[in-house]
Amino acid sequence: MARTLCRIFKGCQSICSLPLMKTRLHPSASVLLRTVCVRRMLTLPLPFSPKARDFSLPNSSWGAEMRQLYEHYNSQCEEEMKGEEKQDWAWKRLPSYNRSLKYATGGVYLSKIIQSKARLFTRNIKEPGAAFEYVLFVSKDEQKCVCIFQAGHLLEGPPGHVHGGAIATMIDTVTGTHASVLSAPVMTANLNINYRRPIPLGSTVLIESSLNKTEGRKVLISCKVTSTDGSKLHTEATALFVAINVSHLLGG
Ligand SMILES: CCCCCCCC/C=C\CCCCCCCC(=O)SCCNC(=O)CCNC(=O)[C@H](O)C(C)(C)COP(=O)(O)OP(=O)(O)OC[C@H]1O[C@@H](n2cnc3c(N)ncnc32)[C@H](O)[C@@H]1OP(=O)(O)O
Repeated sequence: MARTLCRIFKGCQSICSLPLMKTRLHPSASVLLRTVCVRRMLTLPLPFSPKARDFSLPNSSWGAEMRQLYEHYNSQCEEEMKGEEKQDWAWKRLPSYNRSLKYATGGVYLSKIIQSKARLFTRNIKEPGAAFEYVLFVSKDEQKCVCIFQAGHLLEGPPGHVHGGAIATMIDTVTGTHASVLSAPVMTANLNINYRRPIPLGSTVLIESSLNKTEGRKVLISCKVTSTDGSKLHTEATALFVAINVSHLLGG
């Protein structure tokens, strides 16, 4: 019991630093959060044992194109020996969980408060391949992010094609994750989308996100969705993200 209580307090302390997420808290929010945490933790089932499943790893629903592209980018994620010289990685794969906060350091505690039953909806459909299958890679200098996306049958809009809202969801997810990597936790302030050509259901496409500029708390990003060989432009978008304190999500 003493060990469990010790873990609770350690967890609450780590929320207020959240080093991996570059999360910023107002001092007043941190005091409030510690108080709320301790009260709420004592009523939660213990012990906490987050078993993180990384949804961006290959599964049986991935088609040949998705797998090939995954291998292509994944092979550039590790150090390679080219001749005598050791090459640095060019891309880094971003793991993807079904909750945004839970698997960040200390985030399990905050997650219990903010979203006790909520799940990230792109990772909330049980049948593999039925909806959003995707994996993100970020470039070494973090200026670019690429996502390989395979759209499942539950995402139908126009017959045989992907729903515009599902495309917007993926653009928001890719650009939002990219902005979070570049900055801190962010929220979408503005998203402009031009739909150029429909995306066939079941197909694999590339979603590429590039940093336009950062301006204080604002991160401006542009994005395009293309066929995997780059020959067909499906969608173009620009997005504005604003860095937030986690207290913003607590109604602070
Ligand atoms: C804790 C999060 C953890 C995340 C972990 C990430 C890891 C990755 C994990 C999983 C991947 C999933 C990734 C999904 C990503 C999806 C993200 C979403 O879909 S978010 C939902 C939809 N968005 C909303 O509901 C926002 C609602 N709006 C607001 O809450 C506020 O308006 C907010 C935060 C956007 C700004 O409010 P203010 O009070 O903080 O700041 P103000 O002063 O209003 O704006 C700051 C600057 O931005 C400009 N601005 C704000 N909104 C603008 C707009 N619509 N157009 C143009 N400029 C705007 C302002 O003019 C100001 O600019 P000047 O500093 O004066 O130059």
